[in-house]
Amino acid sequence: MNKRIEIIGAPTAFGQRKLGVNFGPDALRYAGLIERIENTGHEVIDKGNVESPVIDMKKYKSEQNGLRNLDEVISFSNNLYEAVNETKNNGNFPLILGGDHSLSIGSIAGISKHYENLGVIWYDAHGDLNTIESSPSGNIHGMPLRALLGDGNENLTNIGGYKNKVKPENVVLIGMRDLDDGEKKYIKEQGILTYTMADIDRLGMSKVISETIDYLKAKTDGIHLSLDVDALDPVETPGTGTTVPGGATYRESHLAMEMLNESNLIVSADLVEVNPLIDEYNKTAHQAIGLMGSFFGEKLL
Ligand SMILES: NC(=[NH2+])NCCC[C@H](N)C(=O)O
Ligand SMILES: [Mn+2]
Ligand SMILES: [Mn+2]
Repeated sequence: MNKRIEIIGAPTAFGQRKLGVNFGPDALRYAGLIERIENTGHEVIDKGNVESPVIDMKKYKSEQNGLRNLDEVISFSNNLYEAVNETKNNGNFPLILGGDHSLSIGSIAGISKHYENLGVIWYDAHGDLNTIESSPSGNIHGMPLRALLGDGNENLTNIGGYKNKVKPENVVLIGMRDLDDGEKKYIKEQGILTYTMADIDRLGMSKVISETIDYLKAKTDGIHLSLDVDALDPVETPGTGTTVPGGATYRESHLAMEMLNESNLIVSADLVEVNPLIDEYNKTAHQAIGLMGSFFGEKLL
């Protein structure tokens, strides 16, 4: 089943403090992402990078109401929302390249309005479920999923002109191993289906993904994958701003991508937190591209 995939570069670094993640989209293109996807038989349209406010590193140190670079994140989210919404209007598959994870506020705003019940798979070391109150850092890349679920600064929760883009029962967290106290509490309160690294160790990735698919298939009308490269172990993807030891292997992640491809339920994806400035010769982009090959249906034989 060949698709038309629109690549949307989201060169934002405003959700955290390290310069370089804004070069993620170009690092991924330079490493051969587009050719790799085209070789799977899909048509690829590269829409280029979304416009971003200027990055002023002096301002990066400051917070606005406890939220770092709030105005820039709002402005960028609006631009990305518009681009992603247009891709969905055209009936194409959006693949958004980050950029830090705050970009999902804009991308999922542009996707979810096209679905009654969008499912979201958050493949990440982190839950990204903080609010200003529970955040240890003020970094908005630790808050996007919570904003999409309806909590946080109103300008962020209302991107795209509507709130509550995602329902807690339609979210699955995979790869978790670094959660702040407020995030743990929220996950338990809401009963969000969560697979920690300990769960992946015990069940195996195959079971984790087949359970995830069964769980979401029943009640969603499309599934979005939000893939943070820090879900993988830092040995595999060192070029990312908030590494946590003990992550998923490259093989486990390949298997996850293959199974998601075979499900035929995925309608959009974010690939985020690739930072070539702190990488080892663009290794992280290359690893991510390998995963995208499987995600778009690459077969050895
Ligand atoms: N998308 C990410 N890499 N998020 C990391 C978040 C880390 C931490 N929980 C925070 O709120 O600051
Ligand atoms: Mn993360
Ligand atoms: Mn993340």
